[in-house]
Amino acid sequence: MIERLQISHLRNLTQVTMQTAACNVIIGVNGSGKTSLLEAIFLLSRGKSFRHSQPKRYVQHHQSAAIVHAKLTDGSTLAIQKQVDATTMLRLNQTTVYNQSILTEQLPTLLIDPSTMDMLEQGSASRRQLLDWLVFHMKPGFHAQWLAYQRLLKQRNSLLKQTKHLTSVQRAEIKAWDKGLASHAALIHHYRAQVFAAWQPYFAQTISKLLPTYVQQLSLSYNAGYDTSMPLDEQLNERLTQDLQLGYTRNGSHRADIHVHWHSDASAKNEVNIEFASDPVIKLPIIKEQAANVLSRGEKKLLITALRLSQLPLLLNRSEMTNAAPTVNLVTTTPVVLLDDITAELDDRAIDILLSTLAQLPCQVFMTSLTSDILPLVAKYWSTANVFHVKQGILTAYP
Ligand SMILES: Nc1ncnc2c1ncn2[C@@H]1O[C@H](COP(=O)(O)OP(=O)(O)OP(=O)(O)O)[C@@H](O)[C@H]1O
Repeated sequence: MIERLQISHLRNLTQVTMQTAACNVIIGVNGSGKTSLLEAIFLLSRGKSFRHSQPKRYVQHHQSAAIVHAKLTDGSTLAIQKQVDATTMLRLNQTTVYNQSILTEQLPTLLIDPSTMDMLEQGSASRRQLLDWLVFHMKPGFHAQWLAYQRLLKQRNSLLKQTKHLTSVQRAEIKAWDKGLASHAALIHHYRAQVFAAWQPYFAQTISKLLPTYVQQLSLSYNAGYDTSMPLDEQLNERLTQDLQLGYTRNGSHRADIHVHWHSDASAKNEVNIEFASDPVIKLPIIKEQAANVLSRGEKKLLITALRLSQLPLLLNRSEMTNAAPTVNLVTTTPVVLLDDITAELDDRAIDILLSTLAQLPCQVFMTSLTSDILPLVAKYWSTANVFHVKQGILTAYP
């Protein structure tokens, strides 16, 4: 758990020091710096911002670098320095480290914010990242496979972009890369499929709390991004001409996705029978749709919150994971949950359920709010919470 957080030159946060508790509430008007505080924690954990990819956007104007430093309750320290020119320096316990994943492992961070609220309708990247966040923290071997896959994919795509007609040397090169891609893809799929299967009951459980009327009607599916019944290199070989025309690789682990489906009635097997007094039996087919096409805007927000929130108990359920999958990388550090402006996205009942769920889990929470209306609810679930007020980038204890 983070005990003390120090932020320098991130957006309007010039120098901020924060003594933190299990639950931390940051209150402030628009533009005061609330989201920047959450952005700082996310940056330390993931090495990137959830708002802008280029450091020059979030490093304070006229400054060369932003720094975030955290001391955890176990005494360890984590730090990141992001320079305007995108140079990154990472430190763990005062020692320079060269791999962001080392800090990510120390500080698992889950973000629930308005910007992710249309992930059901967007392209697959954010849904894939949602699954991969869980896979990263649960399967120690996943990250290396994913990195190796990305490296080969980049090489392949840059060659596909360069030419539409391969020389025999280039053809041989692609063949070798495809073999490598196939072996990494098989493992990536193996890890993702295992974690996905473990996640499903947790998702159903969270839906029963957040969207109880849909409990029988919503289900998740996982798509590997390619046909897993045959090796990926065979499929890449078959599709090579099309990929050359496109200038990129169409199939593979980089196209994996998860979908949320809505069924008109999940309890019936194939059809619903409705018998009218005088009419013969009318058979109505089950309607199956993407949930995004059926749910209201508010319900979609609840669904996305459920997708994220359901990952936490799975990550933290160490005993079950030990029985279910001995290879699991048990999370030994406390996950941090960042809730940005939840009152703007969720109704009172949903916020109540969200906070009560979080309070039962061994995680650390940072939440932002425009007003102090959230405080009675926070007090209901956390006996001691640290409440801060932020004004023009200056953080003070809430009176
Ligand atoms: N690179 C930068 N340097 C300095 N200030 C910046 C930079 N980028 C953004 N800002 C300012 O930082 C302030 C903090 O923005 P932030 O998004 O954290 O506010 P917020 O309290 O979350 O607001 P809201 O409630 O509207 O979401 C804004 O006023 C913005 O103008």
